[in-house]
Amino acid sequence: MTKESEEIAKRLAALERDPAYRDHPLMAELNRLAERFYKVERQLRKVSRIGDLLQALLREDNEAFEQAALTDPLTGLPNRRAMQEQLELEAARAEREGTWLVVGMGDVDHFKAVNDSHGHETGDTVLQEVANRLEGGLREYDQCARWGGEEFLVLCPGLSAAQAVRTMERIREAVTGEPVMGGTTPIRVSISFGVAVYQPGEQADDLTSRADVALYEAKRQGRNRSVLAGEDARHFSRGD
Ligand SMILES: Nc1nc2c(ncn2[C@@H]2O[C@H](COP(=O)(O)OP(=O)(O)OP(=O)(O)O)[C@@H](O)[C@H]2O)c(=O)[nH]1
Repeated sequence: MTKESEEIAKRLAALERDPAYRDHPLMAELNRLAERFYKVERQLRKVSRIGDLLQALLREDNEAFEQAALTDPLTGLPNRRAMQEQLELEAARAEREGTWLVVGMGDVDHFKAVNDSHGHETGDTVLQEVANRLEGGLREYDQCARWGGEEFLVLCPGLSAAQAVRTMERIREAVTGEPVMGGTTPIRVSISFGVAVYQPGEQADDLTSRADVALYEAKRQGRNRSVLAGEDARHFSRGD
């Protein structure tokens, strides 16, 4: 019962006890009106509970929708949009706290040939397996996203240039190690990485652009390798 209903019931009870009103002809009408008020109030409470339920369902739907908007449907990895947000956060943190931050831009080698020889569906299976292997080879606080078609971006906070190259080599070997099974056909897959270490004052886009240039260099040098961006390689050779 609401406060209003309790108040009405209390006042009606007081009238019933009062000999001046107890037998008044309007008492029965007052009681009927009070009953109707209680009923309408109960119905309103039901409607409000349904409203709460609908609101909770809508919230769940929105969360699922937002999650889907940040996830690549093929591999289940975060998509480019999600990674871009993460990159900006991590670049800001690296700038603020002076910590290391590494980006690895990976691109599956000769992937067009996989599609051409085994079909697009098998190509999809290969991308899913590459995603699993990349993710499986990373630390808990590293992140891997599908950046585009056959491109993956790996984000490793707290790694130096030397550690970055070791990490990219480890996950590159995880991709290259065993052939991927496309149905019953084993398919050899390799991946090239361009690696860039965050430099003070850089924007997230500068970092990915430098990783992209290093990736191009890895392809140029023959693929299936990790190449550190030029500027970072100088730090690397000094033994950072
Ligand atoms: N199966 C499949 N193929 C995709 C997907 N996204 C992009 N591709 C294919 O990936 C191929 C990329 O080919 P290219 O950019 O020529 O590069 P590449 O053959 O990997 O050669 P390099 O990068 O130079 O080693 C294209 O044939 C695209 O159609 C996808 O989601 N599924």
